[in-house]
Amino acid sequence: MRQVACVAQIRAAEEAFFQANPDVDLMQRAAAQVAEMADSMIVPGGTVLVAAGPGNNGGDGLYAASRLAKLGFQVYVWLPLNKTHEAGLSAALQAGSTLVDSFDELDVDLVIDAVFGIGGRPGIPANMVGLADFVEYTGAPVLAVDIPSGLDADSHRVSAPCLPADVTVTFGAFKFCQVAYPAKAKCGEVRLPDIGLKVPETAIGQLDELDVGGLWPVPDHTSDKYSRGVLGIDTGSQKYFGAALLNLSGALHAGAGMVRYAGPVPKETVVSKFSSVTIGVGKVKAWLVGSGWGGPDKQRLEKRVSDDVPMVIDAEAIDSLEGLKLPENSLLTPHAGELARLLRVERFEVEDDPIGSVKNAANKVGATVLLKGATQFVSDGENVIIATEGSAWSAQAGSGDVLAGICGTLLAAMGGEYPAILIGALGASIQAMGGRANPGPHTPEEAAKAMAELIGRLV
Ligand SMILES: NC(=O)C1=CN([C@@H]2O[C@H](COP(=O)(O)OP(=O)(O)OC[C@H]3O[C@@H](n4cnc5c(N)ncnc54)[C@H](O)[C@@H]3O)[C@@H](O)[C@H]2O)[C@@H](O)CC1
Ligand SMILES: [K+]
Repeated sequence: MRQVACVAQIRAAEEAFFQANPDVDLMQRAAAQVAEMADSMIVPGGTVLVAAGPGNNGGDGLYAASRLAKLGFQVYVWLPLNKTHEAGLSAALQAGSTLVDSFDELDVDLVIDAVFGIGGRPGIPANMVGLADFVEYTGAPVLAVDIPSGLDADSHRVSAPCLPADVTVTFGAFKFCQVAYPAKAKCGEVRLPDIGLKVPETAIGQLDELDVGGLWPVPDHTSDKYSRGVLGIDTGSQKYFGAALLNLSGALHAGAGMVRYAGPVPKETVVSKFSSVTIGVGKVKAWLVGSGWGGPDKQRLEKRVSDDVPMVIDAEAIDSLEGLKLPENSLLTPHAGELARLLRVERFEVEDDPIGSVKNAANKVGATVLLKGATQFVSDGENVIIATEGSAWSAQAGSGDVLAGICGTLLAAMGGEYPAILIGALGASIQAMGGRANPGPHTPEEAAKAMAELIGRLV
């Protein structure tokens, strides 16, 4: 799992590092990693413009400039704030870098953004907006040191102009701005080389593809349909058939041992689409409810709650929770609007603070909450796991129903052993990875099939 840390946690880790290693120059280690990445991005002897700020982020960039000049690159240093990290500047100039007042006439192969790092306030000075324009005009790639200047490391918001990067080399742990949209889109590919800075475990993590492959439940010779997990699905309505069929598609393509469908969609419709589905109630390891109900329905929800097995609670069932105690290890799968209704706040408030919102909702209902969207957050009220990044192609009607089905299968297979926070993150991540492995305008059913193929290759 990728660690995601806030600025205060990085600062505390740095402090602890310096106490324990008074003789280690961490900035040199950071600079070496930046220079190595720059070296890999351009041809030998190419031209690099290092924009360096007044603090330690500037120091990283200037020592990287020094290393690159020694390696034979043509290095120009520009100081947008006319203030600098003096020792770093001396080193850069001594190694053969050239200090410039402007960059307009330069033919640049790479821009290194070392203006602001975790000490940055949102926004960039006007002359840096000029650099952003220059980069856009010339197409020169940008390598950001730690974070793209202008972003707030602790926020997913982009509230002011910044300098978007193609690659970001960060230190210690991933920052929130690097894992959640829209800020994430400004970071490009994010690398976390090891400079020896150890950040103690934080309450926010992100699943990566290796985690997903390692966690995914794989059948073996002892498996049968019951041991792999029986999922009950009570979704859909006379008016909304499609949601239930999409749930079934997600559940079956995620590898359900057996699915029982107990909703109002006619048997013929279900079986003609998915012939392995058993119609009617029976013993199940998990329930999936809510998708396509067409409105809240407390009685329908209570009936499934009374089985006391973990539940995936989607769509309109989320509006029916008042006063109910949900079975242990249950998972809600709202989008921002549904979560806002649950919390009795406006949608923009959820979008503004997704982490706070999923945590609050989880504590309010006493279940795990998966907030769907471009970045997907899962919380048990204390910890937060961010799902692996997906493809924007899957932002379409039906994706959420497929996801609920995937989560249902996983809850039936693993709910007795693993917490719903991990199960929700796993479900959202596998769907996301399937989308990325098979980009394009596929229907949710086609995407579910492609996901099944990916699972086969992954495990
Ligand atoms: N502490 C350390 O030893 C290490 C720090 N590292 C680097 O140090 C960085 C943090 O350094 P600092 O704490 O010095 O902070 P920064 O270098 O990120 O920036 C702080 C300076 O920029 C100014 N500033 C910030 N935002 C501004 C804005 N929007 N407009 C105008 N001026 C602005 C501040 O007034 C301050 O002078 C990290 O991001 C990382 O790059 C790395 O070298 C690893 C080791
Ligand atoms: K930077």
